[in-house]
Amino acid sequence: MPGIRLDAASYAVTGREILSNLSFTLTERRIAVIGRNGSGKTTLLRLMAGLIAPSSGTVQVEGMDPARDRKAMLDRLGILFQNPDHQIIFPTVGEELAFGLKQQGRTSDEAAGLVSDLLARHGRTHWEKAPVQTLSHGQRHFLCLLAILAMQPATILLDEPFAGFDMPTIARMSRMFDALPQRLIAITHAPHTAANADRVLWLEAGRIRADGRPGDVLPQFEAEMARMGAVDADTDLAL
Ligand SMILES: Nc1ncnc2c1ncn2[C@@H]1O[C@H](COP(=O)(O)OP(=O)(O)OP(=O)(O)O)[C@@H](O)[C@H]1O
Repeated sequence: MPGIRLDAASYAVTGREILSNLSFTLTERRIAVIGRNGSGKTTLLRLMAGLIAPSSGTVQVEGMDPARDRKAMLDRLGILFQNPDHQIIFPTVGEELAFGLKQQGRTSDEAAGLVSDLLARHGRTHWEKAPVQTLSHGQRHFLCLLAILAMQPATILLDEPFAGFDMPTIARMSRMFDALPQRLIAITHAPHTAANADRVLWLEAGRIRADGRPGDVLPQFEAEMARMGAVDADTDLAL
């Protein structure tokens, strides 16, 4: 059962449906999720990661329920949040990177060896003993990505990975993402970063408005965003 499969999946909070009756199977290598503020993109990522369970319907990752099979998800899914401070729990870079590896069953020595190799591969050997607070926001975000890469999951979920970075950093991150063998599912607000995806899902008010190749979906999305931008853009935002 390769890929991520949703079957009539809905998610409601205090009686309000945030995601409604979503059904699709994601097997492509590069998938972009687009949509306006509040359309449900982050909630969809959390649902696919098993951080929340559907109110009705099912979510399966490689044939398993991600909200129940938490241990199995360690090898299968990584999620990079927008805010690294929601992810980092240890005081030093080395400890943060070793944590997930130990969760996967490595000994402390094995984890330490893998952390050193990983940091060396990314030219960050000098980070190993560094206190996390000494890193900038962008560097902490990169640390979170390294923590995911260390665990080598089959799929990485990215919540607006380019938000808040300068142009050279975005170019460097793009090159690194392009080279990753994993399946990447990325939320983006910038249609041009979705242009190279194999598949684009456009979410609107918790439903799929369009699903297809970027060449088909992005022109419709951009035209609709331009149309909305020309009128009072906030009046139809979901609260
Ligand atoms: N735990 C929660 N309790 C109440 N409402 C929630 C909760 N989580 C999400 N929502 C609501 O669900 C809707 C979708 O939120 P979500 O964060 O998934 O949107 P998004 O598309 O990622 O938005 P943005 O682009 O602004 O990050 C919003 O209206 C939000 O207020």
